[in-house]
Amino acid sequence: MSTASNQEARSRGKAPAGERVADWADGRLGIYSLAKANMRKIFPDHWSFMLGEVCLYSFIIIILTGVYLTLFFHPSMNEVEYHGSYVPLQGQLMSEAFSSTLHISFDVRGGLLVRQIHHWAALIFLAGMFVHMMRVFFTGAFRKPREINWLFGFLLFVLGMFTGFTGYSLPDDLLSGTGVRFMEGAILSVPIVGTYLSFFLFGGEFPGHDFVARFYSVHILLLPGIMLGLVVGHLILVFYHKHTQFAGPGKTEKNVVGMPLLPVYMAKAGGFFFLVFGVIAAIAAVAQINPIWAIGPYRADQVSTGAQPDWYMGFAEGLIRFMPGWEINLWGHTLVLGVFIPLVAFPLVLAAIAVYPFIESWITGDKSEHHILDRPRNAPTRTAFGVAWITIYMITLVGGGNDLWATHLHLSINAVTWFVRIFFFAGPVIAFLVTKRICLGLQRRDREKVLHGRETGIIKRLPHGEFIEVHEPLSQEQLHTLTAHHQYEPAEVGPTVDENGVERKVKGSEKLRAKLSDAYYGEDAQIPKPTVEEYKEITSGHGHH
Ligand code: HEM
Ligand code: HEM
Repeated sequence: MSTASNQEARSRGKAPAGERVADWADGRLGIYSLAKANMRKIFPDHWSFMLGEVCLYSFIIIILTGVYLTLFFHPSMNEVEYHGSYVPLQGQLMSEAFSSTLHISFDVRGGLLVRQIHHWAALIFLAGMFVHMMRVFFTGAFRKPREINWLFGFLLFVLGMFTGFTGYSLPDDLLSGTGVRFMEGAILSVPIVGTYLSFFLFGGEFPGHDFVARFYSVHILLLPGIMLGLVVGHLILVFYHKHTQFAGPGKTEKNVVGMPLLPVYMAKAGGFFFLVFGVIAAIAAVAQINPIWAIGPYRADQVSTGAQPDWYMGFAEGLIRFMPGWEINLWGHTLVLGVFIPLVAFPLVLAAIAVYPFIESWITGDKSEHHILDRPRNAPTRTAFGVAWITIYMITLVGGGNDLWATHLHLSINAVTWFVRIFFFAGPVIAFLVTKRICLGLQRRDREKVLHGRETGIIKRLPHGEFIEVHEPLSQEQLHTLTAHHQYEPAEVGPTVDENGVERKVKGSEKLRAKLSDAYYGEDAQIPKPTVEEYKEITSGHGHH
């Protein structure tokens, strides 16, 4: 039918309706040239590239469900008497925030499901970001030209943590109130300005009457607004830089091998969005989360046992829980080091990962662009640092739940705390050494495979009685993949005399760089990959040995 009307339109000298609309829009927005340049953009295929999409889709789900929640949530700390349909709390005094969250859970159509989807999506969003960040880290995708995008991502991770924190504090229940109290304690530990900051934030003595309303605007507007801007910037940069790819035949630093954005990638991405939404909705439908009616409204004089923050805040909690309760009393003032040191350590643990790309590029002195990803084993020192960092993070996470580990595993809480204290320092060192060894072992195996082929497990007996195992040579593709990586030479301290033959002072930073470079690329830090000559010498003449 449309073909018939199109022909009719043409015969009257007019373009078909669709074309006219397209023309109209193109004349005003220039979308034709924009679309032409971008719609055929190529995206490489690898499962780990879906992690960024998980972040994106869970973020969209959070915004959609968050908007629904704002329709019914009352961000007020005014005290009200509860008369909703949850019978056990009938007649109880509570804040409007708490009572409206009960209302969402029990009286609003789909309210409980949407609340649970919002909360589960937040947990998955942060987990997605964590794993996505690690994929980018371990494959070296943060290298030039993507350092800025790494920082954008890092900011998203940190802002995501705080958006989650402000979000789960909104219902004003006993658990989240305990978390806010924890934050108040941390702020109070700041020397000189701590008390002022706390009074400013809470509008007076904790808990005051203001924090839910304040957290609300921060939670639904300020932080998500900044995050949305960063996500758009992040994706524009992914588009602009083009995606990285793993080494393989036909893949170079100058091309991208994969599928075009339209129609293939769009179709896949669209399907994947519904898959992520479906999985989160299914989890939210069957797994209860944050049952505030069982926890009860917040009262500053109460705290329940087993109180835990959401997982992404657990490491901050852990830093405080395993720290000895040191205090210094000076001129009538108390400096609570037991809280203040963790407060300073908190950004440091995070910043270590933020600045890493800049440290690595300083050590390598490499100014070239990198679009081919590293296999983690081929960058043993970086991989080892990454695993050491995850170890610190996980150990502090254990510290954050020391009471739960103790009760669930029937251990003494002091034993768990001491375990965390010791392994906060020892864990990353052990993880670093073990990871580096494993990477070097894997590099040796790759070298072995390139030079001697794959062990087939087929044993042959030669006429003179000797047993040999048949090795199957690798295909050209496999050989390429295993030998494509670049191996750096360790940087050395430059000439110690200047052009006039006068001895110059070697700067401390130069020495440090040479030392670090040796740790990264010295003899103990990488196994030389096979050279063409070695390969030819071994493979010429006999197919197996
Ligand atoms: C709201 C959170 C985030 C969203 C929606 C997001 C989304 C994405 C998407 C869709 C991609 C392309 C596909 C992929 O490589 O997975 C990507 C790539 C990238 N992301 Fe993220 N990301 C987020 C957080 C982060 C974080 C926390 C980091 C690191 C700290 C990060 C660093 C990067 C980098 C460096 C790339 C380029 C990787 C490459 O081309 O190989 N992102 N991001
Ligand atoms: C990265 C972004 C976000 C994260 C991580 C996040 C996380 C959370 C979490 C964990 C809760 C507690 C839910 C519960 O009751 O168990 C919450 C509550 C809430 N969020 Fe968000 N949220 C985000 C963005 C938004 C946005 C954009 C909106 C609105 C446009 C929103 C609106 C709300 C409202 C109204 C509540 C209180 C109602 C309730 O607790 O059920 N959130 N948020």
